[in-house]
Amino acid sequence: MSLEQAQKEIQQLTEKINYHNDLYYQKSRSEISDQEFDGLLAKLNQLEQAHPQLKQADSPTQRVGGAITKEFATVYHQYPMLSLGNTYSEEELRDFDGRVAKGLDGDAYEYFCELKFDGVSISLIYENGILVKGVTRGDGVRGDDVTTNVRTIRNIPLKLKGKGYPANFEVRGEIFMPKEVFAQLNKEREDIGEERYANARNTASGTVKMQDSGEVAKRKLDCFVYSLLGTETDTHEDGIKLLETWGFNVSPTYKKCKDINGVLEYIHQWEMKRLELPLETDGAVIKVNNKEQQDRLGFTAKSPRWAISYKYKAQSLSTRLNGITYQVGRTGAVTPVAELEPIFLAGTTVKRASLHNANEIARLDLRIGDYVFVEKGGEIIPKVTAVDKDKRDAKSQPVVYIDKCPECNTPLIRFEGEANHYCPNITGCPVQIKGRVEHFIQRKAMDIDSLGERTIDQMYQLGLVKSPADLYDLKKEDVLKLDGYKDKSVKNLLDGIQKSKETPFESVLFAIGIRYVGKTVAEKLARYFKTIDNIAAATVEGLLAAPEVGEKIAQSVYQFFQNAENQKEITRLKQAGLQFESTAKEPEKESDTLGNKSFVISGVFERYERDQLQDIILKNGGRVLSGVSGKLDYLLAGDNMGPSKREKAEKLGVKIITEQEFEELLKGHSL
Ligand SMILES: NC(=O)c1ccc[n+]([C@@H]2O[C@H](COP(=O)([O-])OP(=O)(O)OC[C@H]3O[C@@H](n4cnc5c(N)ncnc54)[C@H](O)[C@@H]3O)[C@@H](O)[C@H]2O)c1
Ligand SMILES: [Zn+2]
Repeated sequence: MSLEQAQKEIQQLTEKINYHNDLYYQKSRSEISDQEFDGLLAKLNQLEQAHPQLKQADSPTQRVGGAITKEFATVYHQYPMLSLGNTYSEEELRDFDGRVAKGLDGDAYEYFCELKFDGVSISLIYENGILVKGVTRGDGVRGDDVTTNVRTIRNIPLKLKGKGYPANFEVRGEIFMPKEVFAQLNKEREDIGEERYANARNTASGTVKMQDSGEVAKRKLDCFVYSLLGTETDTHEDGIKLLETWGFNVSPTYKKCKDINGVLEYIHQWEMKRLELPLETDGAVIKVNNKEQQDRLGFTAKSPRWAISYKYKAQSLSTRLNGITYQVGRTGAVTPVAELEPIFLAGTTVKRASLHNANEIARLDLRIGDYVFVEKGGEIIPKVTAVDKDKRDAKSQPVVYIDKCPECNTPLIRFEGEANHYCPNITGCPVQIKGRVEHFIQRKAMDIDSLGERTIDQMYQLGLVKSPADLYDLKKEDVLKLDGYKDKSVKNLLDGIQKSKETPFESVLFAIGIRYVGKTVAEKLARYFKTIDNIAAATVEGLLAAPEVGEKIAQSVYQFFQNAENQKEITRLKQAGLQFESTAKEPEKESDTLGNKSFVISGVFERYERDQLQDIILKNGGRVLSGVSGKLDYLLAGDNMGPSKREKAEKLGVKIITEQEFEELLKGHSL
């Protein structure tokens, strides 16, 4: 390769890698697999080795991939947070062992093996046994201060157990989203018509950087810690043992190995077993155990020389695509599913894989009868990654995506900017009707647990229930028509429906199934607007003024109430006696202390939720606005407030006040 060619290739690879790094670390998304990404990086590395004069100081091979964001305060790490060298091959692992042996001049050494947890790394700082800071890795030198979010993670001790911990020390760990939590979250997203999140790692990473720590708490993140810093221990293992005694959550999957053969055994032992763990893992991390030896081996610019990660290749097998079926969800979204010749893959038999949408089918260039590669990476749901073109039947034809609903034969539509096709027959499509009733009765909504999927299906077949409002018209003789219903079970069912009329407004608002309105948004809307009539009368602009409501939700809510069918349904539900007004008391006016002054509340507060602050301001004669403008009196600023808001306030000369200063104002003091 000519120097010129090499230079061009290095430049292209660098751009590509930077693009994917930005996507991965800043936007918590990936467009290519980790293995592909690592392939690009390895190739760049190779080129730089061959042409050292072309290596840029800021090459992605030389630095940690992340960066800090604008949304959080920046914290400099006391010890840099580095990356890990990685390999997918046992041979390279033996090379690593060779380098360690050489670096230690023939001294004896042992390894400490851990699994590589697939989440987002975190640095935890403790002072006198109290958690004082949680910081992301960022660019390795400095990270984002996400302490308020970290505090919501149950498994991260706020206060340590036991004794003997130093006054100041740091712990490193991995925050992750357990598989089950992730699956549940996606189920909830599907239920309100949101797109599914792609994987648990990216979701964990996105969650850690959310602005609303109340929302973070609901996401049920978890954390394993794997390293103790700022403490004198002889070995890494000693550090792990101390962490355990102080109440930290350490995964019991670690093992000390006396040599590289022991390491390989560990790797083999966990290759399949790790799939049964409640979290995703993508490899093993091998560390030289002795700290003094670690110091002797030292670091490169990007990673320690005394550790390496061995990444498991995602298992991929080829099988025949027998057909494509189409599923319709509650919101009418159509999902194509690959029907596969069954194969045994990574511990289970795989028969089906989601194809997501028409774009994905086109991207893969699928044809029925093709042999396709199926992969089960970290995720539970298998995916089709490519077509084995060599095995393609020359006469096969590209898949033609369906244009009618498989359930009700209505022509499908596609909204601009959305990948999915939809069945627009909201009131006539059986799956959508039943789905709406199922959504309505679920625990987080009306909580009618005497009803289930099978009963709903039968009620629909018998023409008894075609919308949630029909439930409230059910008579004893109707229910008796259902299979297996006798006097007692009929009473149970009807009592359950009757009792649901007491369900509070915010749950009813969630239950009626407005697209994109999940439980949290329903709560915010109910609190802000107080009654369904206020919501129904609100303009898009009015809706946007409510907390947590963005353009997408505002449009969806607005459209929902414009629809005549929906209006009719709401009227019937009102007549049935459901709660359509918030019973949360109007904050009673307590004083006029705040003298009609206006406030914008931003960031996270130590002693109050944002909603609480809003109430206090209203109760004491102030006003709450949503955006910073020249007319604003005070910007009430908590932790993690976006710097852009602060900048704007400063520029416009708006007074920025803290929680403590706000309390002064409340006492009637002037600032
Ligand atoms: N698909 C994409 O577009 C894309 C883009 C960028 C990065 N990536 C992936 O991310 C990787 C690079 O990420 P990285 O720089 O964070 O390094 P890394 O993931 O290879 O390794 C370092 C990290 O491993 C984690 N870790 C988990 N368990 C650990 C344990 N027991 N001990 C020590 N550390 C442990 C820590 O968070 C640490 O920061 C690449 O290998 C690539 O696979 C993918
Ligand atoms: Zn349909």
